[in-house]
Amino acid sequence: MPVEEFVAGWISGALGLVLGHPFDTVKVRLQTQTTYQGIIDCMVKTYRHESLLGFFKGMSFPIVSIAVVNSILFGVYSNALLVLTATSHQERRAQPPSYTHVFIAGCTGGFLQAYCLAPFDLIKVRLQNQTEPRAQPGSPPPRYQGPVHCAASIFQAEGPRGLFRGAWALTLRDTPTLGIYFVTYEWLCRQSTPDGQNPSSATVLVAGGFAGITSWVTATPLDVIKSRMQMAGLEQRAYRGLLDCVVSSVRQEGLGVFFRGLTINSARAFPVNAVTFLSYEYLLHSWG
Ligand SMILES: CN(C)C(=N)NCCC[C@H](N)C(=O)O
Repeated sequence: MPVEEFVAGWISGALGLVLGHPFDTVKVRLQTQTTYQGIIDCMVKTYRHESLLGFFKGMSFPIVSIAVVNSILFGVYSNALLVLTATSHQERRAQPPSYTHVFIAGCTGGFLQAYCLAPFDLIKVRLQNQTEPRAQPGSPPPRYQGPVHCAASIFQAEGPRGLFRGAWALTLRDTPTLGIYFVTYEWLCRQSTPDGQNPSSATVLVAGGFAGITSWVTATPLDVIKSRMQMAGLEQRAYRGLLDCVVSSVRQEGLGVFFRGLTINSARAFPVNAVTFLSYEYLLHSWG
């Protein structure tokens, strides 16, 4: 099993993550808290209350965890294509796989990464939702003092299953949308690249950016549900399951609830995925 795709996926995931984390914090807060009137309001309040550091809350942890999950996504995707088409990454420009194979390989990567991502994503969302300013003398400490403390507290309060809160919604979000992600990327690359040649850096940037936007636009409804289920253990709201979360969110806030965070998700998706794909392709190309 070729491993370079896993390593390239990890490095490129970490680069994209640093670039996208401030957008991600605003998105998570908009999806789970009702105190903000929109993106700008959320940004201004976060800055005033918590300074620039507020946007980077919980980032160190995703770099070593979620970026590793990105390596699972890209590694499984490439190895699934190897199984389906018997072509390596280097051979795929000369013998491009069918879009059906790309979709199946993307869904497989999405399904497996979702399961590994679930506990890490839960901890990220819980830390991002802590709106207290950084520790000041005399002020009460935040509920979670860091990722390890957060994981231990969830484990103590809710048991091991607590760490997988929202995992179903995450799997349903990621399985089809990662199929869409890789199909969009491949399709856009092939549209602007002569047969058999490697896409230019500009093409990779644009195709990666739009792949990110397309997949996140389709993922946003389940992303909202996932984030709410992940916060449900903490808040008064308790859902009996995914469907209950969907129904009660729509009853209370209307269908618009599914589009919460859509703009910020899309704005974040372009630069993050442009950089992710560019660095991924570059690394694999330079390793031969
Ligand atoms: C729609 N979904 C779930 C995705 N496109 N996932 C792939 C993640 C790529 C990048 N790290 C990001 O966070 O956008």
